[in-house]
Amino acid sequence: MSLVRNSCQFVSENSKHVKINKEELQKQVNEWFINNKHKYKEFDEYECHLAADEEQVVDFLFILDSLNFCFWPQKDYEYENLSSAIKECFQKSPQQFKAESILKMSFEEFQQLLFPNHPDFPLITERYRLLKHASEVLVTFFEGEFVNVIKAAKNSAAKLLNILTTQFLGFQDHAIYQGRQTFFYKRSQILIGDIYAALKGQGLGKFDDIEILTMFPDYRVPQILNQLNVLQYDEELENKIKNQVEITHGSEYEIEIRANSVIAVELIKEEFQKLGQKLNSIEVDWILWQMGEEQRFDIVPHHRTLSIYY
Ligand SMILES: Nc1nc2c(c(CN[C@H]3C=C[C@H](O)[C@@H]3O)cn2[C@@H]2O[C@H](COP(=O)(O)O)[C@@H](O)[C@H]2O)c(=O)[nH]1
Repeated sequence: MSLVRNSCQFVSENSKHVKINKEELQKQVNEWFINNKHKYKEFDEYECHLAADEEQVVDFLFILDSLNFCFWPQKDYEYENLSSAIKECFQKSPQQFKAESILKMSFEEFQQLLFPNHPDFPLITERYRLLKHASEVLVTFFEGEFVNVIKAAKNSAAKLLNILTTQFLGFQDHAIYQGRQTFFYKRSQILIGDIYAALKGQGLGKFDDIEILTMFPDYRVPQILNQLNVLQYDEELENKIKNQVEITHGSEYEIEIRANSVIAVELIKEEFQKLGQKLNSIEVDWILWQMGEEQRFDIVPHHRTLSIYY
């Protein structure tokens, strides 16, 4: 069983501010199934994603998912903008983002390449530090090649998750809830999920145990689950989110929102299974995230936590 599922199950069973409405969840899944809404856009249907040979694609994803967090403070720059900016860099000169080159990259170059119109993008210096750190680890332990990290995992998502969350400090997305370690590992799981999706489970994207991954607890999937009344918040939390009050990283509120999202997706997966529709947790995640992206402008606000993890 995964560290993420087990620890989030404990939080879900002991939550004070967040509840999963199981009846609503079942209703929603039946509706989606009947209306054939359990489909999702494939990775290569996104204009913002790089299409290239598998080594370049995984290098692209390593850079993307090392920086794939906390877009909400900046209204006019989102996931798609970051992905497109990195894609353009790879199309112009893939060498630019090799670990050796990143170690020589100045902050100004980094900002010019990825955030040319947003010199004060949220946590931009943290993003630069994280990329430098990740490159140092690649050079020190993996001959400067992310492909060697994937190969070390020998087609196991569990092994790759373990390498990413033990060797790369930026991926150590966990918290303490009522004294217990609670794991989310959002960016490391989404990195593995993206490698799998981009390469359609072949070659470097082949994982024999991809089903061990959970959904990726960010701020978008809880938002759509709350919009669907599957995730219910107590009044105090509801008001904080409605009034766009920041929720502190590591607070009970934040951990309960993220952990109940993980468990809600497991329950949704089980409901689909009962209807004969087998889906992995990451596929349910993509369905929900994309639903959120489509409904974006008339949706309840999401929780706002300043974090490098999601
Ligand atoms: N749970 C989950 N979170 C996801 C994704 C993706 C992109 N994945 C798509 C691309 C290829 C795959 O096929 C997926 O369809 C980005 N995010 C997160 O959202 C937030 C950004 O949102 P906004 O502020 O609106 O740009 C930020 O935390 C980012 O990390 C996902 O899939 N699941």
